[in-house]
Formats: sequence, C-alpha cells, structure tokens
Amino acid sequence: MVKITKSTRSLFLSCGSFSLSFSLSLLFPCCAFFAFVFFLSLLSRCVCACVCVRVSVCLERPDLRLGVLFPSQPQVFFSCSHVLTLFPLFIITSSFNSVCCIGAGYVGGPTMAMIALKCPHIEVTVVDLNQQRIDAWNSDNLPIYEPGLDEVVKACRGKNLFFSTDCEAAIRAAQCIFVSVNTPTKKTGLGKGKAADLTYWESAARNIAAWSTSDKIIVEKSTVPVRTAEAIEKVLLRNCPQEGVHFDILSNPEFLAEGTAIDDLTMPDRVLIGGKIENDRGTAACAALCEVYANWVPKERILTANLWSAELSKLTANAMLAQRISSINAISALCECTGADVSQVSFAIGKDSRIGPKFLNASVGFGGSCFQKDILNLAYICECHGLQEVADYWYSVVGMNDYQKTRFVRRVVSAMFNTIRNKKIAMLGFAFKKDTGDTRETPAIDVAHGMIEDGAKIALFDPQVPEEQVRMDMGEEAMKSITCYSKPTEALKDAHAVTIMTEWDEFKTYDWRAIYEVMHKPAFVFDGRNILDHAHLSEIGFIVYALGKPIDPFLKSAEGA
Ligand SMILES: NC(=O)C1=CN([C@@H]2O[C@H](COP(=O)(O)OP(=O)(O)OC[C@H]3O[C@@H](n4cnc5c(N)ncnc54)[C@H](O)[C@@H]3O)[C@@H](O)[C@H]2O)C=CC1
Ligand SMILES: O=C(O)[C@H]1O[C@H](OP(=O)(O)OP(=O)(O)OC[C@H]2O[C@@H](n3ccc(=O)[nH]c3=O)[C@H](O)[C@@H]2O)[C@H](O)[C@@H](O)[C@@H]1O
Repeated sequence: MVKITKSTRSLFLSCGSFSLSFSLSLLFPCCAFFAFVFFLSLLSRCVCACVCVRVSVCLERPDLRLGVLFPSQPQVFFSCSHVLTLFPLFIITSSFNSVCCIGAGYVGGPTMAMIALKCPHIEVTVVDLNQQRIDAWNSDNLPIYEPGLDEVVKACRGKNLFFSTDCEAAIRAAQCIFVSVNTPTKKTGLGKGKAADLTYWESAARNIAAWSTSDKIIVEKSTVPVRTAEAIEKVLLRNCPQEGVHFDILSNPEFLAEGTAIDDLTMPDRVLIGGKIENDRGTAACAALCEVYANWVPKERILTANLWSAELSKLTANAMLAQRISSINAISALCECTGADVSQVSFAIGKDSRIGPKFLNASVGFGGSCFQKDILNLAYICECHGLQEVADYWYSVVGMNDYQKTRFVRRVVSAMFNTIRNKKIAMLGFAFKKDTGDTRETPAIDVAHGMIEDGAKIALFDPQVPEEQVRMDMGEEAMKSITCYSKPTEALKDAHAVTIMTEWDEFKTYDWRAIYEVMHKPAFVFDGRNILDHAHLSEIGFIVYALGKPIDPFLKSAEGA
C-alpha cells in the first residue's frame, strides 16, 4: 500500500493551493498574487521531484526516486523542496522598498542615512516625537555633529530619506521598522540605577501594534537587555487590533562609535542579525535584512545568530571594550607609583596579537551614553539570574572608572598645594570624546563637580559643546562656578592650570609657549587624555601631570607637603 509521505503531502498541498488560488483569482483579481506565490511553490517542488528522479536513474538508486512518493528515503526530496519553498516567502519579505526608523538620535539618524545612501531603491523615513530634532534633521544644522554626516544626509534627503514626526503614517507604510529609541538606565523603581528603562521601547512597540495594518519586520536597533524581543512580541501581539497581522522580530544591534559613525557604517567590522532562525518566517526575515546590508557590506561580514545571542553580544561587546579601558586605567595608577609609563606598557602589550592595540589608551575615564549604562544593565541581568559574582565582576569595571575620575581630581588639588579655591582652572574639552558634541556621561562632568567642590572657578572651552548643554549637564548651582568661552585663548588667560578633558586634535596645535606666558605661575597642565607633548611643555616651564606617566619631581614634593 502506498503510504502518503510528508513530501507527497506537500506536493499535493501545493497543487491544491495553486488550483484554489488560481480559480479565486479569476473571480477576485487581488488573489492573483497568491496564485503566483503558490505557482512558484508548486514549481519548486516539481523541479525537486524531477531532480530526484534524474539522480536516482544516474545513481541507480530507485530509493531516491521513491522518496518522492514513498517513505523509504524522503530526506533528499524533502530538504531540497523545503529550501525552495522558502523562495516565495523570501520574495514577500526580501523585496521591501519602504523602511522606517523610530528614533532620530545618534543611531537612528546616521544609520538610516547610510541605508538611504547605499540603497536608493528603498524609501527611508525616520520619525521622532521630538519636533525640534526633526526640524533640525530637515535643516542645514543637523542635530548631531558627526564628521561626514552632512554630506550623506544632503545626498539623500528629499529623495529617498525623509524625517518626520508623523509616526503613524510612517509605521503604516513601512514593511520593515527599525526601533532606535533611547534605553537609558532606570532612575526610579525596581532596578533603579542599573536596569535598562524600556519605557520608550514599549511605547514605540504599542504604537507599531496600534497602527500596523500589514505584516512588519521589527528590528531592534536600540541596545536592549537579552530576551527583550520576547517581551516586545507579547506587546505587539496583544495590542494589534488588526486580525492576521504578523510581526517578525529581529535583533540588529548597532556597533558604531560616535565621532567615527560614518566610517563605521560604511565599512563595519560586522553586521549582526539575530532572528528566530529555527523557523521559516524568522529565516526569511533575517534574509531580507541581510539583503539590505548586502548592498554595501561584504557578505562575510554579515553574521546571523539567534535572537538572544545577538541581544547579548551587544551588551558583551560594550562591556569588554569598557573593561579594557578600566584595566589600562588601573595600570596607569600603578605606573605613577613605580615610574613605568602607561603608553609604553600599552604599546608593548598591544603588540601581542591576542591582545591587540585598540582601546588601550589610559584616560580620565570612559564616558558616553552607553558603556556605563550597558555594563550596569549586564550586571543587573546577572543579578536577576542569581549570578552575583559575575555581576560584581562587571560592576568593578564601572567602579574603576569612577576611581579614575576621583583620582584625577585628587591629583589636581594635591599638586596645587592642596587648594584650588578661587583658582581659575581652564577646562579644555567637555564632550565625552573628540569629534562629537555629545556630553552624555562625559567624565568632564564629574571632574568639574569635584573641582567646584574644592572651590575652583572653571573656564570652559569645547569646540562643539554649547553653553546650554553644559548648563543642562552641570545644573544651575554649579554654573555659578563655570564660565563657558567660545575662544580657547579667553579660557586660558590668567588661568592657574589647564585640564585636558577631551582629546580634540586642535588642542595639540595650540601655541603652548604663548599660553604659558598668559598663565599664573607655576603653570600646571593636567592631561587627562595624554595627547600633548609633555616633554615640550616641561621644557617651556609647565608643571605637567599626565595619566600613568612618571611623576614630575615638583608634583612629588607638592604631594609630600
Ligand atoms: N549613541 C551611540 O553611539 C549608540 C547608541 N546605541 C543604542 O541605540 C539606542 C539609541 O541611542 P541614541 O541614538 O544615542 O539615543 P538618542 O537619545 O540620541 O535618540 C533616541 C530618540 O528616540 C526618540 N524617541 C523615544 N521614544 C520614542 C517614540 N516612542 N517614538 C518616536 N521617537 C521616540 C527620542 O525623542 C530621541 O530623539 C540606545 O539603545 C543606545 O544604547 C547603540 C550604538 C551606538
Ligand atoms: O553602544 C554604543 O553606544 C557604542 O559605544 C562605544 O562607542 P562610543 O561610546 O561612541 O565611543 P568609544 O570610542 O567607544 O569611546 C567611549 C569612551 O571610552 C573612552 N576611551 C576609548 C578608548 C580608549 O582607549 N580609551 C578611552 O578612554 C573614550 O574617550 C570615550 O569616553 C563603542 O565603541 C561602540 O562600538 C558602541 O556601538
């Protein structure tokens, strides 16, 4: 008796589906698309059947041919046809030509501009609740400073790149929705000071659910706790009023760094796409997103993974990068005690190909919106899983960063005869790194507060950070002790000391001899980024403190005093 196998059944099913949809399409033209899809499906299965028969003849293996109809050897047929039947699904999802991104910030803006630039066939709309931000994206004064960004935006804006506050229209129109909203550390409630605040994410998901009338691929671009996709899926499914709308969730964490975003996006080390690769829809959704990136990223750099691995990889990458900085900063403290030079140590260990040279610059501390937030979040997740020792390990990376900032302030105060009361301290740089105007979690905030506590008057200059931003970061009370200058010469005139907080290239080109002349003596330089020519400064007459470098004899004696 002929037993109906999976492969036989699928052949009959395809045949039936095609006939039905074909007949329906004669009555209702809108069914023609489905008829086409089922036709492709049937075709693919028939091709497989023919191949199996042909192969069976060549190899004299009747069992392979029988596999089409009988249970003896169905795998060959079944797996081939399975792959080919993904094809129609692939067509549905891969050909998307309209994407939207919720969140027009440091990630949403540049990443979408790059997709628009590299994929002229895709219409990209970036939406945000913040009207001011959207207006800025639509103006000549972009809301973020990022080298090369202006050119990319100008090349596509109004063609296939649009910025809008009309979230509803953008969500309705898009086949694929990137979510790139902020995920800061929770300030109150359960997990405050550690857990990620997913309020903005959840509200974006609720909007997607409310306004979607067709299937969507939802892409997590924001950095989120591992297993967020699971929670988001629940929100989407329970809140979508439209029957039959399907959401495929992907994790596509962003690895760009501010200041180099355009280069990072143009040639990323890797693009990571996590999805439910254990099922056909998940695989097809992953493939569709891979296709977008394949327009400019070499295929071998596009990695796929399961959802949870992708989500966790992002937190882990940031934690590991920050951990390298805390490690070298810890060594910088030891260098100062022993006469070793941290730059020489970094160089020597970086030559080991297993360690590598990057992220080994000692500094006054890492800043930025993500490192601290993501480590705290990672540690909190560990705590929630009862892994206290693992959590403590990661907390210590943040602890070392705090120590480095405090240590820097202590050096400033102790070097200047244990008092900086009413002394003018020129602070060069406020951004958390060069080539950005971003000040989130910048070490300059803590250092400035530390020096103000000791009575200092701070004269601040940063080439990209406006006074209003400093005011927001420091607060009105602290601003009584801070004056912001638009020219470095004004900040430096009559200063007792200079502190370098950001590694802006222009600081290296200043006429330090002329600066020395207009400063009070002894004139101090505290280089929190190790960017200046310290030997040259000493030769001019400055008392120089540089992180992790042999200590100037003047400072040693001041400490002893
Ligand atoms: N800043 C960076 O360099 C990187 C950030 N990330 C991650 O990307 C995410 C976004 O970061 P940023 O772009 O820096 O944040 P951001 O704060 O600059 O931008 C987020 C934007 O989302 C908007 N928004 C919030 N809720 C919204 C909603 N429901 N509908 C519409 N718009 C909404 C906000 O108004 C804001 O403009 C975070 O999870 C961050 O951890 C990842 C890699 C790099
Ligand atoms: O998730 C994120 O937000 C991003 O966080 C970092 O990017 P970003 O914070 O923009 O800038 P980094 O170049 O990593 O610098 C972070 C901080 O570390 C400091 N740093 C960096 C390198 C180093 O050797 N020493 C050091 O002190 C920088 O001055 C800065 O304050 C990561 O490098 C990105 O891959 C990631 O996508």
